[in-house]
Amino acid sequence: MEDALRALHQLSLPAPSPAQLLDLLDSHSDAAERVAQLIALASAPGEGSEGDAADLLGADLLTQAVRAILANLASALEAARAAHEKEREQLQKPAAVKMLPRKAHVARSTAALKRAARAEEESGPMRPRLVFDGGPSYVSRASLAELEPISAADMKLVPRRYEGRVLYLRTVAPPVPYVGLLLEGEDVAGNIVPVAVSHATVQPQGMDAAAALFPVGTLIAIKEPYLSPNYAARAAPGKPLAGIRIDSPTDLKVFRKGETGPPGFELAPAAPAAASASLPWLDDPVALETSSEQSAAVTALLAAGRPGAAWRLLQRARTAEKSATPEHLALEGRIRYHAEDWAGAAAAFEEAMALSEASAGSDLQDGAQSLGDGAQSLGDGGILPPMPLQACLRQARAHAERFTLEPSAAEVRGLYFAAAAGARRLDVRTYVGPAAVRDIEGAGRGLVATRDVQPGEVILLCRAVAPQYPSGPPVLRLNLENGLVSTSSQIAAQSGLIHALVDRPELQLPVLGLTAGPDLPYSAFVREPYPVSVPSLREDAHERPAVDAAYVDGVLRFNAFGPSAAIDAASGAVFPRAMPHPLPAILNHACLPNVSTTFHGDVLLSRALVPLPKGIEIVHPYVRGELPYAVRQAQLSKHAFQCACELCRLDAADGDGAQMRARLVAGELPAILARSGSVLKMRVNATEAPDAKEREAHEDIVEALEGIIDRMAATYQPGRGSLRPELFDVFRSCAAHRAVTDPSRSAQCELDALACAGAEAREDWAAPHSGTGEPAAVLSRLPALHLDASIEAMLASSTRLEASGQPECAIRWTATAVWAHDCIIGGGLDVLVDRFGERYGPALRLWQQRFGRP
Ligand SMILES: C[S@@+](CC[C@H](N)C(=O)[O-])C[C@H]1O[C@@H](n2cnc3c(N)ncnc32)[C@H](O)[C@@H]1O
Repeated sequence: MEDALRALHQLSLPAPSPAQLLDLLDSHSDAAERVAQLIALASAPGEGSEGDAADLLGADLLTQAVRAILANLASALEAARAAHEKEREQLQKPAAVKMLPRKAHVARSTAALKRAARAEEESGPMRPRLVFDGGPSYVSRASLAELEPISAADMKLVPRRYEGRVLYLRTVAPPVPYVGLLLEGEDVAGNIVPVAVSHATVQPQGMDAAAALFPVGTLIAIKEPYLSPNYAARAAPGKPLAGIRIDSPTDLKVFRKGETGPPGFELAPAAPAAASASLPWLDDPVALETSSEQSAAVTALLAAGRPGAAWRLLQRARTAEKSATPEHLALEGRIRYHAEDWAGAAAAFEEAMALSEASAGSDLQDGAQSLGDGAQSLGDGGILPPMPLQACLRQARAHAERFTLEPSAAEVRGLYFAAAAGARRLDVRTYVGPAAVRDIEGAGRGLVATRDVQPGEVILLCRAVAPQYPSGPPVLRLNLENGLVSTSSQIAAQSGLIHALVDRPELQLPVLGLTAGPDLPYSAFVREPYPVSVPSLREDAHERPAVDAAYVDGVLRFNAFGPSAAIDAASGAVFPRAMPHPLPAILNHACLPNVSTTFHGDVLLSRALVPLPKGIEIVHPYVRGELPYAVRQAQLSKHAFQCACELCRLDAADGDGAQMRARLVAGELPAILARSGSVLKMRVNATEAPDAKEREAHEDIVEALEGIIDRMAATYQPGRGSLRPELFDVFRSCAAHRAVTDPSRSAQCELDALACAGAEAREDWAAPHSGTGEPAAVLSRLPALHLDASIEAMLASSTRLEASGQPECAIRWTATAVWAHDCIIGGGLDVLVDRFGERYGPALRLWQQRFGRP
C-alpha cells in the first residue's frame, strides 16, 4: 500500500480517494481501469506545473504507469488475503515458529523506521492508509497478577494465543505509526519480539507523537499474547512476519515510574514524559508534585477527552491536600459537567465561588453572562469552554433545573442553529421523556411509552458517548473474511470508544450493555438492567477494564447512529454509523416508525410522530421505509430479524406484486419522473397561464403518471389501504402538473401523496379557515415516511392555493406544515423558515404575519 502511494506521489499524482479505494477493493468490478484513468487524468498535460509527470510522460504512458501501480496494489491485496487464509488454517494446526536472529530484526526494524520517515516526508501525514482484519479477535480478561511470565523462547508455536501467560518486554526502537503502532521489544534473554498494537491511538499518529507515547526503553507487559505469523496486518500491514498481534489495546500495560516491575525481571521501568507535556498512554498520570502541575494536567486531560483520568487525578490531589481549593472545585465542576452530572457541577461551582469570595474576592466570579436558551458549543474533548465561574454555575443550574422538563422550542432552536453553524459537540442537557426500557417479545429489549403521548412530544434528547470526527488521513479497513470495509469514521469511533471506556469504566454498562450483532455472544453487561441515565463518575478506585475491540466494533456496527455513512462492500448497502447514543440505541426497528429522529451535531432528538398509547413500543427506522420491500429486507439482513411492522406486513401480503412494484420503481418510474421534471422547468412565470403547447405537455405527462399509478395500484392487494410509499413521488408530480392545468385538483393530489406516506386527512380538509384563531390542519394524522418531502407537499399546496385566490384554504396547509415540522424536528418557525424559506418564503411569511409571535 505504502509502495503504491509512494509511486503515485513520485509521479505527482494524487492518492486514490477513499471511494476509489473502495472500488479497487471490490475484486469483482472492473473499477481498476476506471480508477487508473481518473488518477492519470488528475495530471492532464499542460494543466499541471511545468515538467510534471503528464508533460514528461504523455497521457498514455502515464495511464499505463498508474495501471501498473494499481496492479501492484491489487496483488498486495491478494497476498494479504492468502496470508490471512493460511493463518486461519494454521490456527487448528500451529507450526514451529521461526524467529529471526536479533541482528536481522534490528536491520528490519531500522529499515521500517526509515521507510516510515520517508513516507511521512514524501506523502505527508494525510496519505490514505489501509489495514486488514477478519477472523478471531482477542482480549485478555485476566489481571497481571494471575498470569505467569513467559519468554520469547518459550513461544514455540505459531499461530497461538498463550493463555494464562504474560510477556514482559522493553522497547528497543521508536514505534512505527501507521493506523496502529508497531513496537520492537526485547525480553530478558535479549530476544527481539515485534509487536503490533491496534487502536493504540484514536487517530493515526505521526512519528514524533508516537515516539512520545512509547519512548525507547518503555517497559511493557502483554497479557495472554497472540503470536501471529502475520502480526502487523491489523496495525500496519507489511510482509508476513511472526510477532505479537494485540487486538485490544487493554492487553498492553505500560509500566510507569514508581510502579512495581515484573517479578524476576531485571528491567527498570522507564521514566514517563512529564504529565503536563504529554499524557501517558491510556493510563492516569501519577505523582504530580505541585498544585499548578495538577491543575494543568487536569485541564489537559479534559481537553484530551479523558474526564475519568482528570477526575481521579483531582481526587488524589484533594486527598493529599486535605481541603479543597477554589481552583480544584472549579475543575471538579467542569469534570462533573462533562459527565452530565449537572447538579453535582452546580454544587461544585457554587462552593468554588463561595470559597473564592471568602479568599479575598478572587476574579473567578467576574464577568457573569447570561447564557439563555441558545445551545453553546462545547470545546475540545466535550468540555465547557473557558468562561467565568458564574456563567458556568448558571449553565449547570439551568441544565440541572430543566433535567426533567421537556425541551422547549427555544432549546431545540438553539440546538439546530448551533449545529447548522458547524458546532459538533453541543452543550445540552439530556432528557429522557415518557419512555422506559422493557423486554419485547422476539426483539430483545426496546423502549415503550410510559403514558399516552401526543404527536410532537419529545421522547429523547441524548448526547453521543465519545463522538469522533476524524480529521486525520483517510483510513480503510478491509475484513478479509467477509469483505466488509470500515472507513475512517468507523475506525476512529471504535478506537475512541475503547479509550473512553478505559477512561470511564462506568460507561461500560450503557455501551457494552448493547448487543453487537447476531454473530457475537452477548457481553456480561447485556444481562444487567439497562441504565436510563448516564452513570455518574465512579468514586471508587480505578481498575482498568479489559475492553474487547471486536465487541466495540459490533456495538457500533449494530447500534450507532450518525451523520457519516459506511458502505457494506458485500451488499452495497449504505448505513450510518459513527456515534453511539446508548439509550436511543435500545430503540428497535420498524420501517414504519412512530417517532421522528433527527441529529444535531452529537445530539439525537426523537419526537413522537403519532399518538403513542401508554405501553406501546417506540420504534424508529434503521433503514429507510421509503425503499422497496426487498431492498429494506436486504439492508436489514445483517441484523438477522424479520421486520413485522405494518408496512412490512402489507408488503409481504402483496407477494409477487411487491416485486413487480420494485421493478417499476427501479425501471420506468425514474424516466417518467425525469420527464415530468423537464416539463415543469418550462414554467418560467408561475402566475402566467400556459399556452396550448405547454398545457398539452403537462396533460401528456399527467396521463403518463396516471398510467403508472394504475399499474402500480394493481401491484397492491385489494383493500390494502392508502399506505403506499412508492406512489408518494408520483402523486407529488401529478400535483405539480395539475397546478398548471387544473388547479382545483392539485391539492387533492398532494393529499393523496401524504396518504401514501401514512397521513390521514380531516373530513373537512378542503374547507377554508374561518374565524380568528389558528387554523386547523388539513391532516388528523401525520405521515410517518417521506417526512421532509411531506412538509414540502404542504407548503407547495399552500403556495398554489394562495396564488389561485384561496388564502383561507392556503393557510390551513401552512398550519399543517408548521405542525408537522414541530413534530418532526421542532424549534419553532425560525427553524422551519431556515429549512424551507428559500422555496416557500411567501407562504411562511404570510403565516408569520398572521400567527407568528412578535
Ligand atoms: C440497536 S439494537 C436494539 C436494541 C436491542 N433490541 C437490544 O436488546 O439491545 C438492534 C438489535 O435489536 C434487535 N431488533 C431491532 N429491531 C427489531 C425488530 N423489529 N424485530 C426483532 N428484533 C429487532 C435486533 O437483534 C437488532 O440487531
